[in-house]
Order: sequence, then C-alpha cells, then structure tokens
Amino acid sequence: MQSSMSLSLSLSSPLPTKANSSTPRSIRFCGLRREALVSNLTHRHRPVPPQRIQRSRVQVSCASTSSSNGSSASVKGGFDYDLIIIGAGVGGHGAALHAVEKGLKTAIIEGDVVGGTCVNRGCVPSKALLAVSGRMRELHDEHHMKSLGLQVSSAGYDRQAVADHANNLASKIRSNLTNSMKALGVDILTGVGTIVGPQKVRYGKAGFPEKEVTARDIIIATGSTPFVPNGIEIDGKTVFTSDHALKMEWVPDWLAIVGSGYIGLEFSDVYTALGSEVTFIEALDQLMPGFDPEIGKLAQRILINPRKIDYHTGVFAKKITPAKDGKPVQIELIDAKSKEPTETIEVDAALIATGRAPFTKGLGLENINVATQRGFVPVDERMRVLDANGELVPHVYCIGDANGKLMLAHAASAQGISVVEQLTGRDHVLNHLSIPAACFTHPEISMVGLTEPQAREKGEKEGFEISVVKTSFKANTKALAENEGDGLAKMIYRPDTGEILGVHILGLHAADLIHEASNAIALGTKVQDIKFAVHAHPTLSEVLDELFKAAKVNTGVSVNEPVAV
Ligand SMILES: Cc1cc2nc3c(=O)[nH]c(=O)nc-3n(C[C@H](O)[C@H](O)[C@H](O)COP(=O)(O)OP(=O)(O)OC[C@H]3O[C@@H](n4cnc5c(N)ncnc54)[C@H](O)[C@@H]3O)c2cc1C
Ligand SMILES: NC(=O)c1ccc[n+]([C@@H]2O[C@H](COP(=O)([O-])OP(=O)(O)OC[C@H]3O[C@@H](n4cnc5c(N)ncnc54)[C@H](O)[C@@H]3O)[C@@H](O)[C@H]2O)c1
Repeated sequence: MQSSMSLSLSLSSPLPTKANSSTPRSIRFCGLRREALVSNLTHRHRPVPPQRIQRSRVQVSCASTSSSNGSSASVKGGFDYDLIIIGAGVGGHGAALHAVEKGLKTAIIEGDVVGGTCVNRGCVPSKALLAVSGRMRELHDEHHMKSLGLQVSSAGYDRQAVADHANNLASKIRSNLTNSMKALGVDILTGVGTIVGPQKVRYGKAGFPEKEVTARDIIIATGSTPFVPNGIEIDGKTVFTSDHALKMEWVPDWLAIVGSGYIGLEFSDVYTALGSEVTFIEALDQLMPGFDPEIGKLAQRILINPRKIDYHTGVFAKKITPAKDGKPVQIELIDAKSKEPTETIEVDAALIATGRAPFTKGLGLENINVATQRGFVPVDERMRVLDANGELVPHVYCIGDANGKLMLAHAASAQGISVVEQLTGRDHVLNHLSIPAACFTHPEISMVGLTEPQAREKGEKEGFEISVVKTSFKANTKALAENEGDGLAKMIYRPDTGEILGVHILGLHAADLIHEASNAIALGTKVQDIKFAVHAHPTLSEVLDELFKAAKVNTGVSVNEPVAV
C-alpha cells in the first residue's frame, strides 16, 4: 500500500507548458475539460515530423454513435490498431481521447464498466455525497447561520435520495465518458484483457469466445481496488470499503474508520454530517500523516476536534469481525510498534480506508517478462514498462493507479496524455510535483509540490535555503463575507531563486484555489513574477495573492523589481 503523498516525494523534473488550442472543447471528464488536461502537459519536446501530426477529422459531439474507429489513419505494420488501452477508467479515457485526436487508430478494452474507479466507485459519487454533507453541515451550524442573519428550522435528509444523487451522478458521467469515446471513434471492446505476447492482447467475457487483437503500442490502465489488510473480514454491510460506503445503504450511529488518509477523512465529513459518531484508527502516530504537518494540525483543529470524532493513533486494526448474532463489530487493536494488543473496541460498523491495491492480476505480465512490485507495474519517468531485469519492454506503457506513482484521477489521465505525446513523436515527461491534490472536506484541503519537511530535506541535501510564508483566510474579505474565515495557506519557496517548492491550503474552496500555484510550478513561474499578477477583489484568490506578495526573494538581480512611474 502506498499513499499518493509519499509517492509524490521521489518525483521531480521541471515543467513548462503549452496549451493545445485545437483540443475539442465539449468533452468533460470528471468535471475537467479536456483542454485543462492537455494544458498540464509539457516540454522537453523535439519537433514532430509533419506526417505524424495527423488529426482525427471526427467532430466532437455528445451524440451516442456506435464506435467505428473514426480515425483516418491506417495502421502501419499490419497491426489491428495503433494503440490498445487496457482499462477504460479515467486514465484510459484520457489516453484514448488524446490518441484519436492525434490520429491513432485506438481501441480500449474494459472488463467491467466504463469509467473505472473514479466515475463509478470513487471521485464522482464521493463528491456527490460530500456536496450533501457540506450543505447539511452548514444548515446545522446555528451559530454560522445566525451570524449571517438567517433562521433555519431543523434540517433533515432522506438517505435513499442522498444515495440516489450519488448513483445518478455516476451514471451520468459514465454515459458522458462512453459517448465521448464513441463520438471520437475509439473502439470500445468489452471483456477482460490479457497481454499474450509483445503487441498482442486477448480479451473476452465469460461464456463468449475470446478474441485476439494486435497493436503497435499497448497502454496498461487497469487501476486499483481497495486494499484490505489481513485479518479484516469484509461483509459489505457492517465491515465495508469505500465501494460499499458510496452506496449509502445505511448510516451507522457509531462508525470506526480505519485509516485517516483521503478516503477516511472525506467519509468522516460525510458520516458526521449525517449524524454518525466516528472513531478513527490510524497506524501512524498522527492523523492525516500524508499532509504537511502544520496543515495536518490545523485540519485536526477544524475537521476533527469540534466534531463527534475520536481517534486512536499508533495502532493497527489487527482483526476486525463483522457484526453477527446480535454482537457488534469487534476491532482488535495492536500497538503499531510493539505489536502488543492494546484494546478491543465495539462499534456498529467499520469502514476500511487503508489504501488501494493495484489491479494487475490476470493481465498476463509474465508473458512479457514483467514482475510487479507489490502488485504495481514498474515504469520509468515516461511510463514505459520495465521488465524483470529493469530493461524497457518495447511498446508497453502503464498509467494511473496500476503504476502507483500518484493515485489520483487527473494524474492517471495526464500520464495517458503524456504517453500519447511520446507515441506521436514528442518526447514528454510529466512533472508529478506540479500535480495538485485535494481532499474535499468542509473546508477543503489542497496541496501541490513538497511539504515543509520534504522541502527542508531537499534543501539540506542540495545546499539551498528555503523560506515559508503564510496567509490566513481571516484576512480575506470574501471568506469573511461568507463567514468562513477558518483557514490557512502556506507557500514554501527558495528565497535565492524564487522557485515555488510547495503550496498547501486549508480553507473554503481550497481545491479550486490550488491551481494558480500548480500552474505556476508547471510553468516554472517564479514568485517574483507571479506576485505582480492581479487578482479580482473581493475573491478567495486574494489569499494566494497575499501569499505571493509576502514572499521575499533576493536573486541578486533587480530586473524583476517594479519600476516606479
Ligand atoms: C472513494 C474514492 C474517492 C476518490 N476521489 C478522488 C478524487 O476526488 N480525486 C482524484 O483525483 N482521485 C480520487 N480517487 C482516486 C481515483 O479514483 C483513481 O486515482 C483513478 O480512478 C485511477 O484511474 P485509473 O484509470 O488508473 O484506474 P481505474 O479508474 O481504477 O480504472 C481501471 C479500469 O480498468 C478495468 N480493468 C482492470 N483490469 C482489466 C483487464 N485486465 N481488462 C480490462 N479491463 C480491466 C477496470 O474494470 C477499471 O474500469 C478516489 C478514489 C476512491 C476510491
Ligand atoms: N480527494 C482525493 O483526491 C481522493 C479521495 C479519496 C481517495 N483518493 C486516492 O485513493 C487512494 C487511497 O486512499 P486511502 O485514504 O485509502 O489511502 P491513504 O494511503 O491516503 O491512507 C491510508 C491510511 O491508512 C493507514 N493504515 C493503513 N493500514 C492500517 C491499519 N491496518 N490500521 C490502521 N491504519 C492503517 C495509513 O497509515 C494511512 O494513513 C489515495 O492514494 C488517494 O490518492 C483520493
């Protein structure tokens, strides 16, 4: 199990960006327009030979047409396709759309439903539930309402209608994704895909004859499933994972959440808003160990302490037994270091949020001499798959959760686009340190780049100083108008060069605010330049404006200083 936060640390490379103005405008993926994804691309490019810049002539529309491979390109080398993608989650979808746009004859193989984890069991339904919890929280906050001059009689909810909202949203986005691929001419092949040899994939559904297809290049995009530690028995009713929780079949009075990462924290926001009491069980010594420690502490003050949440840290859930025969769920805890039993707690239900495991079984990796590492497919910085000897496997790439680099939807998609750029003649390395992440609690938490301890460590190793600046939401007019002054933004940067190393935000709409910082990192924009960018007043974006303006950079060169007129 790897957290995205810890994984992001080892990655670095600079990243300027070039937006692609001819990207179709009407396709949406998990709320992100395609051009937004493309604009996260880069760099280190060599000129593309003109004959390779073929564009699909298929017009984008959301009409549901059967797929007929709209790409005008014929496949060189006698292959059925230029590109086969195994897995139609957000990573596969992003890669497929970019591939047809680049003129590649493309097929995508899906063994279950289009959209994968994010659309069906992840980002999409969880954000629908979080939209409900945000409103419930606000309506129940009498003090907040009174200070705005509002009077609201007690707010309630209809559990089934809440569940339907999440489910309907997933269906809608799933059908948008499917239609966008069909409209662009991606062949959607149904069945579980297995690599049977170089450039050859077999796929099929149980009860149907299997088929074989060939392609010049293959992208593995098979994603992940919930990781459940040994000793924990899942019954899907009283002991469950996020897959079950998203169906919102019931709201337990007392819920234990094992793991205080993204999933644990987001679900604690949902369940406490709907009336549950929550007990966190976290193996590490503090809650939310993946966040910048200062942001983690503040998150504890805002998101944990005032709510009906208690916690046990430094303990493992060694054994969990579902409720049965009138007995509640039993959770046996052991000390994370000594492994000695500490206590057994009894709750109504337990949500297991202990990370994700790569979904790579049955993929036939042994047929191309690839040995997984704890299930993850080993790749280099260009997502090219490495074999058991550490050599590149020609024509095979792996993107998204299955490679474990950064388990986020937009990272999977950006990796897919990056691979297609390489396949169509432009060298490309994605800067993972420019990829933002967000936790959609109320208020939200977001981050990009290094945490303060990581930046300090890097500075010590590489011999540079770091500086930190902070701004509070309490000084922001818009936040105060909303009566949402709780929050902090901090930036870690190099005072000698103005390079932005990391930005962390906790506060209203933090997930949206982070993009100014992530784009600055992606584009290599320095603090001394961005501090002169103008922000509309009164907006939350002024929180970042204040942050940039508070930074003190001394490059020894005065050309960037403002000129008095
Ligand atoms: C509760 C929850 C909330 C989340 N919220 C967010 C969020 O807000 N923001 C965010 O960025 N990320 C979020 N994530 C993470 C995000 O869902 C994943 O990072 C993302 O889905 C990974 O995309 P992927 O394309 O790599 O894999 P997946 O989305 O997992 O897709 C893989 C697809 O491959 C298919 N497949 C697997 N094996 C085969 C095979 N052999 N043949 C054919 N098909 C196969 C699967 O059926 C699946 O459809 C969340 C995750 C969870 C669980
Ligand atoms: N908003 C988002 O972007 C979002 C939301 C949900 C999920 N995700 C993605 O899904 C992935 C999985 O999320 P997650 O929260 O399950 O994983 P995570 O890695 O973020 O957190 C898991 C936590 O569980 C703890 N843990 C592990 N085993 C334990 C045990 N036996 N007992 C007690 N604690 C234990 C770990 O120390 C860690 O803090 C993440 O990597 C994230 O990228 C993203």
